Amino acid sequence: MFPKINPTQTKAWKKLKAHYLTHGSIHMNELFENDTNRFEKFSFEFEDFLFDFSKNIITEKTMELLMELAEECQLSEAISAMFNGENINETEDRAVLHTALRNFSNEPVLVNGENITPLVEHERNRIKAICEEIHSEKWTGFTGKKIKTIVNIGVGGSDLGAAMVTEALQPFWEEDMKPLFISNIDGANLLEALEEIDFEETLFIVASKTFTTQETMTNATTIKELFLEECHEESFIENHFIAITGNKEAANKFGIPDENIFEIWDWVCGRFSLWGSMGISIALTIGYEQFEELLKGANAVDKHFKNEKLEKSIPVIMGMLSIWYINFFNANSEAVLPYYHHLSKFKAYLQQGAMESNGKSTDRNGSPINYQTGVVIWGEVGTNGQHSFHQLLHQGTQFIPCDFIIPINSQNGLQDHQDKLLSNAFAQTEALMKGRTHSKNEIPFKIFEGNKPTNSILVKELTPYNLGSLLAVYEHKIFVQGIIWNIFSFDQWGVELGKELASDKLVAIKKHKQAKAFDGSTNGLLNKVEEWRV
Ligand SMILES: O=P(O)(O)OC[C@H]1O[C@H](O)[C@H](O)[C@@H](O)[C@@H]1O
Repeated sequence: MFPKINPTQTKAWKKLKAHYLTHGSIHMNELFENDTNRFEKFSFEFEDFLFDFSKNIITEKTMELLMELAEECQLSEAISAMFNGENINETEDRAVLHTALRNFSNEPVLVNGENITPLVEHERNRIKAICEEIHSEKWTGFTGKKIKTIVNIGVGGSDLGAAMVTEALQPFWEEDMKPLFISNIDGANLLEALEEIDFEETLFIVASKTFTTQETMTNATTIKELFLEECHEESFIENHFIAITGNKEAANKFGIPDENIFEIWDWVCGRFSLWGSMGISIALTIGYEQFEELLKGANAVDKHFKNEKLEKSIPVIMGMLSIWYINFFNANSEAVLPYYHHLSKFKAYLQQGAMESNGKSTDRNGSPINYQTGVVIWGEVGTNGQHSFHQLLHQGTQFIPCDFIIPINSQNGLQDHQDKLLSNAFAQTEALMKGRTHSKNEIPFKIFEGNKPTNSILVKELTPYNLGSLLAVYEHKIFVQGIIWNIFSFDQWGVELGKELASDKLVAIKKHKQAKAFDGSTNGLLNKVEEWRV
């Protein structure tokens, strides 16, 4: 295992601190004026992508020092350890191998001595088979009707990835196939979905790695009861319910037979799991071939991340730029701004990926951390954000690095709209960088300081393959940050306390008695429930 290094104790960190003092306030306008090759120097092409990092407050020296920091923190060793299946998720004693789910070579990948490649292939073939059966109508609903609606019942990592990808790839949907997602314990989510479905034509996917998550089990149980009320026959469950889980026993107990259970292994972290059986709703929606394209696009980035030199690796550059701003400029958030309508769920997906992974304040040695780690991720699609929060990006007092994700070609055929969309994206990055200085007649309120960093990620078209690549870049960026910050990115102990504390609140709510056992505020709130509920 690679060493656990406090980044602030490295030589590079100290050098970066000094470098920030001399270079942190250089205006990008000046950097561009002084270097006509700046765009060429700081932009990278990768397959159908162009990553333009030139609108960042960096010089070649900055990048050199950031890479020095990556080396001192043994990032290369950490990357190898992940791909080699070492138990880098130490607090749960697990390997982290979502990359194995999208590996199409027959190379063995060992987890505690066991080659997992055949397992992955076997499960992938099962995904292919269920897609074929459903699309060819060999698998039908209990009255013989074609399955046309896929309802994924899951939450967190068992929801967000698949929900985001199916939405992003809407132009690639199979004819007659509609995905729906039920995640929230709020009954409104379930009822809204029910309005859109016909039980005879619906496949329910109970997606839960643990098969114990309260939201998912409650939603799945309610749906099962309603389904049985409709068809009056337990044996029909096998036509309409499948499970994705690592807890087969619990899925069996729920009533789902073995052949309808798809596996997720403990070496796949939930929030990075859409590439395996957690992606069944994706495969059913866009077809298995296109699902494989998604995986192959991600795999291309995996190879790049594994083999490329640090200074040329896109995820490493993105991760290190983010460290530069978070730890030296004290940025508290990052905005992700896809100029693509169907990427509206991208921020929610990335919020879990980044904030659940890197929202940590204990380092890998178990010591409290005295430097900043994960930040708030937020954003909006298209030009919508421009008319709401971009004011704050341009003239507010917060320093917020932004990623602009810009597919050049749309699938919607409305070229005039697309041209305007693109021009807006480029104008925003330009304005954020350039700002507008004070001229004689200008009132001070119109001054834009500029010098706001942006990454522009251009992609020819958002195909399944390219989406796979984009997501893998962000996944690995999160990994890079976790290594530099010396934290465990693949556990999530912070979500447990709330779950535990919810159980006795539930008992109190259901008892209809005066609450006395909690703190004054919680007692007061619970008692208001009793008083107000109808
Ligand atoms: O897949 P499940 O076991 O149902 O877990 C669903 C989600 O719930 C947990 O609370 C975690 O915060 C997430 O990382 C996880 O993805």
